[in-house]
Amino acid sequence: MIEGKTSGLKASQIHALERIYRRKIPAGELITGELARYLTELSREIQRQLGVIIDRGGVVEYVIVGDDREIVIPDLSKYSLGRSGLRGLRCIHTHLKQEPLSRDDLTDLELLRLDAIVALGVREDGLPGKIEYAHLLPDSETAKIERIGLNDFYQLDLDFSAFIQALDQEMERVAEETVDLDDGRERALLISVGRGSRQQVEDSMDELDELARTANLAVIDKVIQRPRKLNPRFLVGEGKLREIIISALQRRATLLVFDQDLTPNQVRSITEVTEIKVIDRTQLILDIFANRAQSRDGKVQVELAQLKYILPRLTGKGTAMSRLMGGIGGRGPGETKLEIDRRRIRDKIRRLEKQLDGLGRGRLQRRQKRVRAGVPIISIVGYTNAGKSTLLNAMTQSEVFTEDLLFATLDTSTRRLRFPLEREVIITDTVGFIRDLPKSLMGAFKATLEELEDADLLLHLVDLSNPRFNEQIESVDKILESLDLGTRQRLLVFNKIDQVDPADVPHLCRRYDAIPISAFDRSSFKPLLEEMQRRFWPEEDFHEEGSA
Ligand SMILES: Nc1nc2c(ncn2[C@@H]2O[C@H](COP(=O)(O)OP(=O)(O)OP(=O)(O)O)[C@@H](O)[C@H]2O)c(=O)[nH]1
Ligand SMILES: [Mg+2]
Repeated sequence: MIEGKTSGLKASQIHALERIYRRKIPAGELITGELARYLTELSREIQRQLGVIIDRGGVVEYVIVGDDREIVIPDLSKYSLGRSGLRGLRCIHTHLKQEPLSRDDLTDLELLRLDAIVALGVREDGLPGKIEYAHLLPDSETAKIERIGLNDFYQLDLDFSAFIQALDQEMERVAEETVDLDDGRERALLISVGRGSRQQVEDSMDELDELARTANLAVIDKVIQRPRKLNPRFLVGEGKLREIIISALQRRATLLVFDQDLTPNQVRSITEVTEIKVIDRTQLILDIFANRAQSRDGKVQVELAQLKYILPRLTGKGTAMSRLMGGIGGRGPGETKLEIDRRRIRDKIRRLEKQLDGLGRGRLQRRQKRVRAGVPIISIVGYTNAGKSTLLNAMTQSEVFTEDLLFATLDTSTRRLRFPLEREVIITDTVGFIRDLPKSLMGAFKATLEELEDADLLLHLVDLSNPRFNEQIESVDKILESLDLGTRQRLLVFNKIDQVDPADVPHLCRRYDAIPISAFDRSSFKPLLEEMQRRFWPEEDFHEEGSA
């Protein structure tokens, strides 16, 4: 198959082009003199640029026909980047006027991570003339390019295999200085194109960073752009986007995460520029949910939300689809195979919705059983990372107050907490809350939190050591309200006081009417347990049994 602008070519010319695929370039050579001449003569004849893409084994992977000014390199994403960050492919193409490498040529080099890009000048007589080649330089900060030009092709004296081996090694070495290539996690570049105040944009970026860490991403860099005008196509300007992508590639990023929600069209436009996966904040949160969902129905709900979010973002291009479907670290909904198309996704959505109906019934039965048992239910709610799970574990592993879970039908996140005098409560951990919960997620979120409806007390846990704890309290309150839980009995608990200046704790607790604890330190739980007991059994004095 000949790529590019083949229309108008004679059958014999197409045939001559097809014959190029039969050639193999010896490892030591950039291109053989013979193939160079074949290209320049044919190029002169058809008055169009001709290009070949050659792999390290010397195999011609593509033959491309351009026009008199440029060639368009086909999608190379199926050739993955090596540890060095190079693709293992070089592009050699003719320039009819023996002009030097163009700006676009160099952009291709950078964006496609080619081993080299070569402009082969076509002389008047059709023989190879001037030659210029360029390659990337190892540099962890900015991509730099080395260009070498010769007036006569036949002066070219380059042991290509030795050259590319040395470059490869050096690029890998330099990369390893900044990124851990053996770290199996996705390497993410975080991008915010914000229009708010600098402070807002930065705060939001900090949170995106936290989200990324929660999703087990290795954040390699953060880029904040505050343009006067948003570019509707890419959000950022096209030039800026290129720059970001090139720097991301140079640092081996495998994922771009935008703090702003991207429209389906924006996702498509950006994925046309690069094969690096592109996701937005909503998708990141969806991914975290997918990872957190423990119960069967929680999983189904999140998968539904993911599929519904992805559906309009499918590009129809197999590779682009897999980028989206793969999710982070392959935790996306179901199989990531390329052949899944919209229809199959719609089918799956229907199946999941049906499944969810069935699961809902089981959920109700479980809950009824628990409510019937007549034991007070406490749900720990709070912003993500407040320490809810740590607290649950710490409270229920305590020998004095706890016992392991009993109702086999309950979620694993539910435990029984035993108080003195044979009193006990059921305590459940919940999925963490997040600011600006995307609408598409609210449904999944609500269902996951259905259990909260049965709670007699919401224990609102706050990470006091987080500089934005106040905003986090507000976000949680807002979400509780939207879940119609705004008036449920609540207890505010400040966690991680071990990380806060002890002098600040008392007045903060007074101001917010909160109880301080450190989930790491069970001896700090006493005031909290006392308060819980007071709420449920107000008539009895708190006293400890056994030794704490
Ligand atoms: N220093 C300190 N760290 C804590 C404390 N409690 C929890 N952590 C840490 O905070 C982090 C988050 O704790 P988790 O228990 O996973 O938080 P969570 O609220 O369950 O988070 P999500 O499940 O994401 O909503 C963990 O690294 C804990 O070790 C504490 O009292 N002090
Ligand atoms: Mg947790």
